[in-house]
Amino acid sequence: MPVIETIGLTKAFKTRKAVDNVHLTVESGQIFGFLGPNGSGKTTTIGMLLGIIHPTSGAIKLFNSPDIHQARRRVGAILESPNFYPYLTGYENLKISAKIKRCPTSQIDKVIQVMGLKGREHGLVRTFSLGMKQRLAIASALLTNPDLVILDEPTNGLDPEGIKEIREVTKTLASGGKTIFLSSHLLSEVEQVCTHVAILKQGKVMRQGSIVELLSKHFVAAVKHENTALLLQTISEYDKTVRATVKDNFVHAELLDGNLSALNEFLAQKGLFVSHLSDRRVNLEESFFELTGSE
Ligand SMILES: Nc1ncnc2c1ncn2[C@@H]1O[C@H](COP(=O)(O)OP(=O)(O)OP(=O)(O)O)[C@@H](O)[C@H]1O
Repeated sequence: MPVIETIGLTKAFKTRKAVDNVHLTVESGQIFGFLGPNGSGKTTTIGMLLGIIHPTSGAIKLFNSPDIHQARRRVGAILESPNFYPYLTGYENLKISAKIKRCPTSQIDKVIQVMGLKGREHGLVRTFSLGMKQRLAIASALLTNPDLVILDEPTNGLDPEGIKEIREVTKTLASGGKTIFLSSHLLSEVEQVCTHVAILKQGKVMRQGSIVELLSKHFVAAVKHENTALLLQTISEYDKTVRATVKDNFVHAELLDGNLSALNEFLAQKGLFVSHLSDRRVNLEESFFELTGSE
């Protein structure tokens, strides 16, 4: 069952499109990574999912429900840095959140447990590390027992230990049956925790699929010929080519399959006899950097 569907979702600020014709499908049970460099439109997209930002065009469907307001009750989210009362304890802060959200106080103990805050909940929030504050924020988002948990850059500013904790917690939530939508500009984070990913660049989804699919089905052929321009043009006409670019006098052709001899044959038929042909299986990291041009 699709938990999130966006159809041509677009948000323009004045004339600039922060989110540009985004089609996303997130299925129940997935840990979905929304990966993109800073400013690529992640927060804006999440804002639209949550109903905080009004789309310029396009549509959003949550839980396949005809009533988006109703469906949003099944969503828990953290956006940006958590805001808590520093001179109250973690528990007291959660109590306030529970009251605002009209949740039973019995939920508080549950979320403290799930977020690994047991034993620390009666400490003042001002004594909490950033990682603990972040876990408290997620705990607060879990009070309503949401089916979909949206986390916007949950590990921002955390040290490696804090990042690891959030990763573990994310996995625990998913194994408990929740669907997770997690934005990040850190590929390693997404790679380690997510089952699916969409790669965003300047508001556009460049690629979307399961991590396994993206890792295994992405072949790039590096090809060389004295006439680079002609080679580029010819390779672009090959029906298995997804995209072709020139780098250091090589044409890098992203292929739907890894069949280099078929490519070679195609080029030979066109009268192009190449001086170099090799394949590279591109990992998600290279793919991400190639697509987004980010460091
Ligand atoms: N209220 C706004 N008015 C004008 N431009 C905006 C507004 N909000 C966001 N933008 C622009 O939209 C683009 C996408 O921003 P967004 O915050 O969604 O990106 P992001 O991927 O979440 O990045 P970051 O991780 O840095 O928050 C950016 O260029 C940003 O400057």
